[in-house]
Amino acid sequence: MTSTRSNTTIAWLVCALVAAAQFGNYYVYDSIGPVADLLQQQRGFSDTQVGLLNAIYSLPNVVLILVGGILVDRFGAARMTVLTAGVCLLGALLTAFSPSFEVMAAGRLLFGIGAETFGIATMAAVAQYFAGAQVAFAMGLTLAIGRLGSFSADMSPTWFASAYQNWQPPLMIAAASAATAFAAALVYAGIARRHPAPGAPAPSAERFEWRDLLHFGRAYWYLLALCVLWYSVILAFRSTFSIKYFQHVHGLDLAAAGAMNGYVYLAAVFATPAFGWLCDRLRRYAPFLAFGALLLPLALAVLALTHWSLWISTVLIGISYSLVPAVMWPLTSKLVGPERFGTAIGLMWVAQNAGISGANLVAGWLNDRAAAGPQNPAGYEPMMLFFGVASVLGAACAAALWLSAGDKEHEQARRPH
Ligand SMILES: NCCCC[C@H](N)C(=O)NCC(=O)O
Repeated sequence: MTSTRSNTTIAWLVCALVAAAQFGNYYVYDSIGPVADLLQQQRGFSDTQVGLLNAIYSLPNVVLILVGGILVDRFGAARMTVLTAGVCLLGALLTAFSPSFEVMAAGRLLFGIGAETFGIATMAAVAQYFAGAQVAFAMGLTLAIGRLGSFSADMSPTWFASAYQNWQPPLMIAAASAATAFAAALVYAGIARRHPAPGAPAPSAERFEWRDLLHFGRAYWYLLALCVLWYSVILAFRSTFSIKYFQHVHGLDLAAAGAMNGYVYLAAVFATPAFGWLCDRLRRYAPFLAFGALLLPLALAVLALTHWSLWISTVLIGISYSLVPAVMWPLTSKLVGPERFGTAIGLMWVAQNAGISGANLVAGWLNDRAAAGPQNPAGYEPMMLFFGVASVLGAACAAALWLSAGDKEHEQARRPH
């Protein structure tokens, strides 16, 4: 009884530490958007360069995230969390103190190499300490605290207004939050050494088989396509270009634009675990996913084609941003067997990173080509069209997924195909 209680306490302590580390990590990821305008004014960066600072996060993971998953299985969640948090810290420091664009980009590259594998390691940590019970809720909470990190980055022009006179102090604050993440990872690893997770697997000697990738059913591939299209639009738009877009097209100042962007994350802090809980209660996933995916093109259309209040598009994106991740990862576990869940996520993140990277580069290139800026707000139209088309295709994949695997029996089965 006492031992069960102390196991539960340790599990929640690990969850809190992993969530704190996740907070720092997401803060760093989203630290470029708020300084995009300053980087252009003070360092003369083009939109392509700004886009590249986020694209380069995803680029190495087009390959490395599969390797990262294998390393997590091989060396354990705790060791990999510390190692990758250290790499992230190094990357954030390099970006903040860089003398040139190239070194700054190298910092973001390093940060990206660490951060995505860190994401898998932290997911594995939570899964191991909550093996069986409350795992979805604990994962939802961890994701929610990560979103709080993104929200804080967007609010930083308001909270640390004096730091935003220059491009460098905001990036130093980001490096400080990476240091906090590293410290949290170290404490978690210390706890894991003394109190190993009950659900921690023995180091795996099983070989990775490329053939396994072909065994996923059709519904899984629709889910993968949705993952690529939806995350590409939401991250390239919201983490890179939306703050500039709000400033230049909708006339908001930097603090207001950051806050408008940040409310989406704030909503997700509460709504992501709540939607996950709701889907679990109703035991329906695909219809919710289709609904969440549809809201993204609707929000973009409201932004680009109307003069309606920015609150309307913010609420629509907020629901989409809470609903889609809350459903996507549990639904993946319903569509593939547990023995291939890691491979399934790894493959989705490989394609997702390629998509995010490509979307950042294409959007930056479209803006530069059309000379988008405060003097030429119409120059953002090609970027919005690009995001609109990609998000409609994503919604179509979600609808196809609903048709192919969205009936009640399918969704409740462990492995429909
Ligand atoms: N930190 C922002 C990028 C996260 C990408 C990651 N591969 C992912 O999909 N995480 C789940 C999420 O919804 O954030």
